[in-house]
Amino acid sequence: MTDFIPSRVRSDLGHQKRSSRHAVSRRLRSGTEGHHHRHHAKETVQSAIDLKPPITFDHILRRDKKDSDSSRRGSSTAQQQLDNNTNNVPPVPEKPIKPEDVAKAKKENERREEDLKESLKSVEEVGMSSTRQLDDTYYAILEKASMLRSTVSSLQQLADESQRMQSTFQEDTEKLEKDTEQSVQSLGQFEPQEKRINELVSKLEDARGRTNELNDQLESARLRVEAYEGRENEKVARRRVRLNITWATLLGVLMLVVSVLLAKNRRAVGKQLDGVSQRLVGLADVVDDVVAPISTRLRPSPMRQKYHDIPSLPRHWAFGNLKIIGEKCNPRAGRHPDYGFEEIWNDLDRPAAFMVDLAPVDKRSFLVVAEPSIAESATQPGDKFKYSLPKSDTMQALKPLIGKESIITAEAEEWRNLRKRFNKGFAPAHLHNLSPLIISKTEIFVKRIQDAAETGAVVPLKDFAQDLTTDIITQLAIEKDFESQSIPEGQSHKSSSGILTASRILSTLIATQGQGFDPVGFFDPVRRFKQWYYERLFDRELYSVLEKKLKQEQLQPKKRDVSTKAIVQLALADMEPTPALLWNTVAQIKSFLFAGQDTTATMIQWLCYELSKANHNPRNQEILKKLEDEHNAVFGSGAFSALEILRKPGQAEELLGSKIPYTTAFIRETLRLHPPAGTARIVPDADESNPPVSVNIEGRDARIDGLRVYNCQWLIHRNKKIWGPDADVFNPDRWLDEDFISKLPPGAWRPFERGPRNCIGQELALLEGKVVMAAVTRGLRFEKVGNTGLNGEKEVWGVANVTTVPVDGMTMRFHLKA
Ligand code: HEM
Repeated sequence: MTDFIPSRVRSDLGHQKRSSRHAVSRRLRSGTEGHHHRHHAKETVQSAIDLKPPITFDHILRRDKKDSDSSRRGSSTAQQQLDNNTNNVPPVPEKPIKPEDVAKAKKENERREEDLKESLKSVEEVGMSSTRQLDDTYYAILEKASMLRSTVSSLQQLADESQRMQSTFQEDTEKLEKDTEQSVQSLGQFEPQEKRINELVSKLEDARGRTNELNDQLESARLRVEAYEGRENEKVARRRVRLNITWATLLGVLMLVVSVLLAKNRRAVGKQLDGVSQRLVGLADVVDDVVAPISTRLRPSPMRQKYHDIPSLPRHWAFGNLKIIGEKCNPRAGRHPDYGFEEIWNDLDRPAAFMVDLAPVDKRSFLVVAEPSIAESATQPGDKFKYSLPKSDTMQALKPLIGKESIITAEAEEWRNLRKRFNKGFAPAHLHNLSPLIISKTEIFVKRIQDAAETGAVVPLKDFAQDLTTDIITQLAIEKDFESQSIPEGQSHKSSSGILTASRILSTLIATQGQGFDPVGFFDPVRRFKQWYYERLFDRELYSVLEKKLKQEQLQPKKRDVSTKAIVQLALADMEPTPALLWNTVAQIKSFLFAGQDTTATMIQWLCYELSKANHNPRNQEILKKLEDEHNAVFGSGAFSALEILRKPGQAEELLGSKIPYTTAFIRETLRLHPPAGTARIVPDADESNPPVSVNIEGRDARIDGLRVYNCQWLIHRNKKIWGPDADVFNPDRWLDEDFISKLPPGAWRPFERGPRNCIGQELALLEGKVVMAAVTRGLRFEKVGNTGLNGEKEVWGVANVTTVPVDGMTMRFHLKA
């Protein structure tokens, strides 16, 4: 085929072929580029396959020949024609060749030469492109061949490798076969051992059979013994029951006789015990004189060493602080222990807190707090106790009165859940919705005072105030009107088996228990029986009231607006009223009665007492005047118009909320000087989980872990370092002095205590206080009669009756103002 290529073209192609051959050999040599080249070669082969049938030289030449033939044919036809004409036509005389013809022929020749050149050029181009394509195809085939060669050599290697593996495998198999044969042969040597093992196994099986037999025998013996024991126990139990009944009957008779005798001669026995104790004290004084000087040289106990940074009372060598506590806080002194603490505090030069050591009677002592920052540390949330320190163990004495599951004594999450459920019922907005109830009950209260004023009777205001607060709290809590203010004594709920009587007697019984150690009262079986009886009566009555209420509620679902629902109904909303839940709720109602009834009644008594001071004290007359002016401005001019105004929708919330600042100040000041309740918490003993706790007392870091902390509001509220030199003076104006208030330390005023466990009913108590003040200030005059107070002053003091209550029930005479 190359023979057809013109020599110049052929030399070009040769050159190209050589250079591409070099390139291909270069590519084959380069191992790293192998893959790329293989890919390239593949492409090239593919392009070669895809090529259209090449345009051969033969074809081109034939085409050219045709062209030249046709042109030649054209000229030869002309020649032929010419010949024909020459042959057929008589000869024409020869035309002489003119120079124009020569020039024309020359031109014709030149044109033909040009055509030829053109044809040759295109032949050359076609030749070159065909050579290139052929070249590519050639090298593609070359590359494929080399790939095939390398595949064949790889297959060869693989075959060699598998042959080698096969021979190794054969060797290994033979070796393993030999080893296995050897092992099988050597197994025969263990036959004697196997025999012995078999013998042993059969012996063991024999032994197991015998053991099983023995076990069976033992089991039957055990069953016989058990049956015998059971019969014996039954006999013993029957004998014990008979004996117990005999002893209980004997003891019952004996106790009855003793209790009747004690009840009859209670005073006489008490006097005799007093006499004995007097003589013992006399004897102790003699021993004192001898032992006291020696005891001062002895090392103090570890407990005293631990608390040595806390100011403490002088100690008796045998009774520690008990002797002085006995003198200052003696229940027979007829005053609240706070008065005793005040004397001790003064003796100690009014420290921030001091310790009352109860050893040897009680290993846990009290820290009496007179300064707000320490009180705050006991009641505000801490790292370890997120709802503040736990309540003092001494509060367990309240259980019969408030129930075992009371919100007052509950701790941690149990308390949190209760508080969450009941909070909504005590929210100010909800209480304002219920204010018409409070107003209508207060109307009865005012009416009772007006009636007493008309007769001129001297009445313990406590009776009226307690009936009022009882009616309000029962109505608000369970929507039950016990008509405490209307029922005459001895009838219905106030009869000997009435729920109101039960509540009152129970609190008196518990109070007596908390008044100190009363040996006669402590062993008094009549007191214990009474406590059990009234607790049962109280609980059952409340349970049945609650059950009825909830049933009624279920019968008329969604009929009532939530805003006027009772506190308990709100707390039980969406809960299944199981007996367990009802009993738990009974405990909460008892707690509200206990916590909200006496305390608020006490506040009302002190409010009226502070009003009564205007009778003889010019300073208090000024205060009364300011109150009257405020009420005239807010409630209109009528002496008893306030309740009418407050009853109008929305008025109670608006007027009592912000329109009577002086009355609010008057109530705050009353609660400052006459706080009805307090709190006692416990600081757990230091151990692995509770680190030691210290507070700053008079510049010293004093350990207090293991102590009961008593936030003594009486001392905190009268501390001159906080309230100034007139701390003991009743002065409502201090609450309107913004500068003074801004300088008070946090927690200085704490009648409702502070922190997460503060009083849930404080808004209710304040609302009741304001309604009572609005109702009585302008129309009634209070006159304190009877008790002339401490140190000959015309004063009244508090006594402990679980909470702090006025000593004489606040006996008063009432007057209608002209
Ligand atoms: C002037 C009237 C009141 C005073 C001075 C007062 C005072 C207090 C104080 C000092 C505490 C804290 C007790 C403690 O930490 O151990 C307390 C707790 C409590 N108060 Fe009042 N309270 C009054 C009225 C009420 C009323 C009207 C109710 C409800 C009906 C009420 C229900 C409670 C309850 C349930 C607690 C326990 C709260 C708890 O631990 O979450 N209180 N109150």
